[in-house]
Amino acid sequence: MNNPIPLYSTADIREIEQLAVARPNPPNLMEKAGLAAAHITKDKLLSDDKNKILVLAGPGNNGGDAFVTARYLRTWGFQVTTIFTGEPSKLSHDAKQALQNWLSMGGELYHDIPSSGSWHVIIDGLFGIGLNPAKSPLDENYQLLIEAVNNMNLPVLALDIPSGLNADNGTAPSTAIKATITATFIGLKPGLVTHDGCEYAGEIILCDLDLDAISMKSPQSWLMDETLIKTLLPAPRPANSHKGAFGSVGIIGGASGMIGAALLAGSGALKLGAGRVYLGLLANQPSTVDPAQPELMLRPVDELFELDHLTCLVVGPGLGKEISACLCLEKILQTSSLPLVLDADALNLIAHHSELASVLRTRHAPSLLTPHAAEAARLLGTDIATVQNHRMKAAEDLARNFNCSVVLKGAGSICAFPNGHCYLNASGNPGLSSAGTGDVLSGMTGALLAQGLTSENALLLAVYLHGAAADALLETLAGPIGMTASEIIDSARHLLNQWVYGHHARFRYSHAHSIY
Ligand SMILES: NC(=O)C1=CN([C@@H]2O[C@H](COP(=O)(O)OP(=O)(O)OC[C@H]3O[C@@H](n4cnc5c(N)ncnc54)[C@H](OP(=O)(O)O)[C@@H]3O)[C@@H](O)[C@H]2O)[C@@H](O)CC1
Ligand SMILES: Nc1ncnc2c1ncn2[C@@H]1O[C@H](COP(=O)(O)OP(=O)(O)O)[C@@H](O)[C@H]1O
Ligand SMILES: [K+]
Repeated sequence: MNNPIPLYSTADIREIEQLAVARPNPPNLMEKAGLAAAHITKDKLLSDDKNKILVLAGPGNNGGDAFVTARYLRTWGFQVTTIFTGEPSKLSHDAKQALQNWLSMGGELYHDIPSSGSWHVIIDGLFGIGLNPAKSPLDENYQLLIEAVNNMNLPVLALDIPSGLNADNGTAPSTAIKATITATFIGLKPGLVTHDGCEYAGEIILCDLDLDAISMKSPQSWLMDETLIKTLLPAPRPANSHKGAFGSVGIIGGASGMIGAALLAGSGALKLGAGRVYLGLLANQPSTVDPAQPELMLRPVDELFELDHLTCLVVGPGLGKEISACLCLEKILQTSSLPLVLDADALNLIAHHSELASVLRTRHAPSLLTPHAAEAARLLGTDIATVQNHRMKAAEDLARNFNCSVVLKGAGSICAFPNGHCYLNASGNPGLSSAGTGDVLSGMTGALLAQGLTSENALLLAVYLHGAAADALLETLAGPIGMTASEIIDSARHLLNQWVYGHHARFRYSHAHSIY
């Protein structure tokens, strides 16, 4: 089995680099980075009739990588124009050498994009992990340069990270290079796969520069990709099964005017394989059946508390913040020993009532929180911008503060666990930005818990599958515009069956036509 792909912070990468250069016969990492980037550019972006390249080299080592890339591409016969925005005297030893090598082979240097040139591909080596755009904002000249590059609408290969993006948290406060491909060095950075990184990074190719990063720095965070997720799937169902084997999900929510949220969570749970799904509705005169999904068992909320065969509870979709909702949540937190998925208004109530938060912290059964950024901000007593600018920290703080498994939702969702481990989701797209998709995620998570997955695995699989379901819809053009939460459910069911059973449906009865 392939190991999960680790994520490393800027500090981690610098530590790994220090360990590598302290070895006897240290590798020339800049040379390796430039060579790897030149190969990717040649193989993926250039061809015989697309052979003109504009290389942007910035003031630090990212610029050094750019000079090496430029040198290889020129050696291989491509036409390379190089812009340098730094000062030679301030370059590091390696970057100075890379610049010198470029000049020695007859390479020219410009300080701005020449007005008369035309190119097929751009290499972005302005800034890498050394830029913290929130602390040290890009000046207007850099912003204009980046905008000019983006407006050229050419394929761009970013070296290490698109310039303007923060490698640790994925923020791009002013602007950033919009890359077609990011060739990232040594290790994958969280900023490439969450928040604005999802906009700017394009296809990400990890170039390890022949370093075994994991043996040098033990990771705490990983990418959630299909390889990892496929190790978490439920087992194929035994032929002689019955509904009791697949658990019973109780969904609590659906106050007046918000019953749809509970119904969506219910359908999500049902179609992801829960044996039975009950809805405990808070509305005064709740419906008793959903004609569109009659398999769901709709009850007044109090009746749900009398069921003794539930496997887990999903609390929050359409719950509201009335006193009845608050009392209901308090009762669940105080008395239920079931795994809980807490979403939407359940999270808002916990944020507003510290006594609910205290009970949550001391629960022994697993609790899973599924906040979006605004709910996370309320739970942490901060604002949305602070959460979004430090998404990993926010997710980790929530997991630790509440002793819960957490998914901080949004582009590049982050799953965090009380043991400090973190997973960043690689699936999903803006088609998911519509009302009800979060309700579906909570129901899907409940279904996987009910089928016996651990709380960690249920959360990881549900989050990845939810995004992958949206990605599959994108391929058939059922989105991103107008993609609906209900469609996510059917797409997720299809994918899960495909993953668990492969492409070969197993029919028990068939007619043998051959003659023996
Ligand atoms: N680590 C490794 O093992 C390897 C690293 N490698 C490569 O090195 C990259 C990291 O290089 P790096 O540390 O030199 O930083 P980098 O991203 O070039 O930017 C810093 C420069 O920008 C400047 N600057 C900052 N903010 C600014 C602003 N707002 N406006 C204007 N200027 C600003 C800053 O100036 P200073 O603040 O120092 O005055 C400094 O000059 C890494 O991403 C990878 O590509 C590879 O060679 C392989 C091995
Ligand atoms: N741009 C996006 N890229 C990836 N996933 C997204 C994006 N926008 C929304 N999502 C996902 O859609 C879901 C929205 O949940 P939420 O905001 O709670 O919706 P609701 O409350 O309307 O059900 C989350 O799982 C979130 O991660
Ligand atoms: K860059």
